[in-house]
Amino acid sequence: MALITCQEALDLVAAHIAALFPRTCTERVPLEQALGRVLAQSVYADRDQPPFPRSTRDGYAVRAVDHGVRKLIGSVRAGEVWTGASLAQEETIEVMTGAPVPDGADAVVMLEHVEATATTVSISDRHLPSAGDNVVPRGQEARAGDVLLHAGVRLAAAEIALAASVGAAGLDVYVQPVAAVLATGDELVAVDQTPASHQIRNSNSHALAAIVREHGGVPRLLPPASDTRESLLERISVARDADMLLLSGGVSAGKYDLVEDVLLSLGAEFFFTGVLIQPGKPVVFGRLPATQTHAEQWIFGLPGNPVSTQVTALLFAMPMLQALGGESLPQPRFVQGTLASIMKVRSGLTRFVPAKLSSSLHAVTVNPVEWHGSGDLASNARADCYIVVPSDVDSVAAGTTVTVLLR
Ligand SMILES: Nc1nc2c(c(=O)[nH]1)N[C@H]1C(S)=C(S)[C@@H](COP(=O)(O)OP(=O)(O)OC[C@H]3O[C@@H](n4cnc5c(N)ncnc54)[C@H](O)[C@@H]3O)O[C@H]1N2
Ligand code: MOO
Repeated sequence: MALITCQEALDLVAAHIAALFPRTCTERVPLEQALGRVLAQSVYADRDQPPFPRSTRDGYAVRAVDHGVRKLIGSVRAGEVWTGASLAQEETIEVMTGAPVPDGADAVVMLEHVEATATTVSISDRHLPSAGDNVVPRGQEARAGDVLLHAGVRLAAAEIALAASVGAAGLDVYVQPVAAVLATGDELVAVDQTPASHQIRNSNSHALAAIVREHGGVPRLLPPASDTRESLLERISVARDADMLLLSGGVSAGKYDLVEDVLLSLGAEFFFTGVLIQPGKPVVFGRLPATQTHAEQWIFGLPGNPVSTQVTALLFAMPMLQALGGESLPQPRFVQGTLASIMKVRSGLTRFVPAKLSSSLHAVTVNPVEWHGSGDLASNARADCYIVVPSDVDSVAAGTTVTVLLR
């Protein structure tokens, strides 16, 4: 299969994602456990929001049409309600921030802008109010019955706050997708073993498990497979009931790179088997079809080089995982920043260069870190993002606005 461009590969994943909806597997969780989960229901306003005209200042509720000194007839704070008669001409009631504005009043004047005695309030000429000043009308933020949150949103603090405000003590969320993680390679040993000089520790499984968790999935770590058909077949069959299979290693051109062959023998179809990117060129995306006993399984064969593994997981596998978890049309997280120093690369492939973001009030700057290729985990950990360099570019000047892939 020919190599395709990065955009074509992203589009292919996006097309399969679009065909996944709607997801159906849901569970109910208490609001306290909903952070990071994907909402599987609509959340409605249970009443008008705010439910009463709300004062946004400590001050005095008045009628804007009145002039002159107001007669002070009472006081209301948040949690209280004015039970007296509607405000009459040239009357005022002291109100606190968050208090219901009494009937008849249409504005609140800040207490800093008046001179008040125990019985009167006079507003300074420079601060005469207009109707509506410092009052949020009932229902301005939402009307009872409005949909405030839609299924498919990942619940962060803002959504949790909104759900709490309308009394959603429990929420239906999508069941988290399971991603089986299978590293391949005869050179691998477990992290708690002492490797011989020709061996390396299996870091990719841990990287992938962490990335899966960060994107709302549940990783299932399998013991690494060795570079034989039998070992791969055995591990892949054990992983068959996971929603997704994330393999690392064994996808390039070498004679022990058997992953594609083994998947083909199991009936897999491939949507791409190489993308014009660096790192990560040999990345594979495919699917094992549904059988009588198993649902379809999405497969990503990620290149074994550790930085390639992480970049391709972020670009291609995580949007699919998030979609399997019910999130609406997820995409890799691209933002823009200003390049801090000149960058030279070889053109021909879309490059993802490890970099560090620094952000201040008015600028997001991005600094490439020194790195030594797709195996350089140390540099990768000094970075927190990747600068995207288009395939037809070999030099980017300092000060250029560049696209950045966030982790
Ligand atoms: N003749 C060619 N050789 C290579 C090509 C090519 O097109 N033609 N592509 C290169 C590119 S690009 C990459 S990326 C790698 C991908 O190789 P594989 O996916 O087959 O991965 P391996 O060969 O198994 O391993 C590559 C590298 O990564 C280390 N590794 C593997 N698994 C782990 C793990 N679980 N934890 C930590 N490190 C791991 C492995 O030891 C190797 O050093 O192929 C190039 N070659
Ligand atoms: O692209 Mo490979 O991903 O050079 O290391």
